Amino acid sequence: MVQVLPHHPGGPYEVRLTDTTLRDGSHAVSHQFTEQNVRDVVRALDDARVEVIEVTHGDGLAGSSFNYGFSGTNEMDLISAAVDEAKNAKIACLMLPGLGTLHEMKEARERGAEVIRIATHSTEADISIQHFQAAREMGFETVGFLMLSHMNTPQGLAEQARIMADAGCQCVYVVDSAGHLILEDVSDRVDALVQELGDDAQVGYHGHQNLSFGVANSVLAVRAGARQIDGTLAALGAGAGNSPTEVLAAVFERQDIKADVDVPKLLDAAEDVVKPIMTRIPLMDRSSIVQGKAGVYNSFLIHAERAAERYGVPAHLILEEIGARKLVGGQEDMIIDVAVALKKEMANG
Ligand SMILES: C[C@H](O)CC(=O)C(=O)O
Ligand SMILES: [Mn+2]
Repeated sequence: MVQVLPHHPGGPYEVRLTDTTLRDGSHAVSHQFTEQNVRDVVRALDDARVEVIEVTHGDGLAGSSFNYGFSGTNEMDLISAAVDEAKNAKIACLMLPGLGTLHEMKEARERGAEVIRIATHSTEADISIQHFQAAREMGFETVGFLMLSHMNTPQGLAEQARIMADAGCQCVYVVDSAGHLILEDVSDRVDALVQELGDDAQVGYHGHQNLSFGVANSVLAVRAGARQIDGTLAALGAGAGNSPTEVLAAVFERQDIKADVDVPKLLDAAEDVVKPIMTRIPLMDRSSIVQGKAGVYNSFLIHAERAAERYGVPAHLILEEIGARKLVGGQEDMIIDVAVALKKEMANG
């Protein structure tokens, strides 16, 4: 059972860091992490006292598919390798109800995963109810992910968080899947969840770097009452990448925020373990900034780049149109429709 820490408006603050290099970072390596990669990253994070390490296909359990991209190694074997390597850290898995099923949750639990993070669109928490109930019965610690949180108001998001908490979720995250939220956008949302959930569940924050606010937003999230914060080493993650774990740790050390991690070891982990295996460096570039500005799901970047190559339409224009159409996770197939429509438009002058 997670201890729900009381809300201290004036600090000092205590937070738990979850590193998701081996899950969100999976998008940036086209889901090709090897068992050796997982062992090396888990060993380094565990040694730096990071408490939770997420390992799953980038789109969660059973994400390996034609629609989302096939994994190089069976994710269950990656989970087993992580569990085997971690001395203190808990291994977490992400799942999107409908993509992952109770079957995969059960297998992940049998392989030794202790935390399950169940993700839904920010207006659709009701599809997670049976999964939270089952997760608690399986003995998982539970976390809820309200993805694309910018697409709901603080009050609306709080109502969704209540649905998750009532179903058995122990910490609900404001997830900035597009790196679109800026400062008060985050603290207002976190505050609304803290007020709604009280002692029933903690609140977390998961940031992306599209507009360069991942770390600053995390500080404001903590000040507003968030007690779990996500990052990835060297920002390896979807789109422009995530709030870098090593920067979060360094900034928290300079603030009144106790994360109880070893900052120099995290710097080594980012530099010596993750950077050498990065096949793509997540950047704040034209496409990912457009994603941040237009509020486009970061996982769409690679799909948009593929469509751009295939149909000869610039990726940032595809992403801009996806933003205008307000597409959400699960609508990856629509990216092709957008590219084809833009190609026709361009041909017609
Ligand atoms: C499945 C997504 O990639 C979850 C996530 O990390 C986000 O929405 O951001
Ligand atoms: Mn993410």
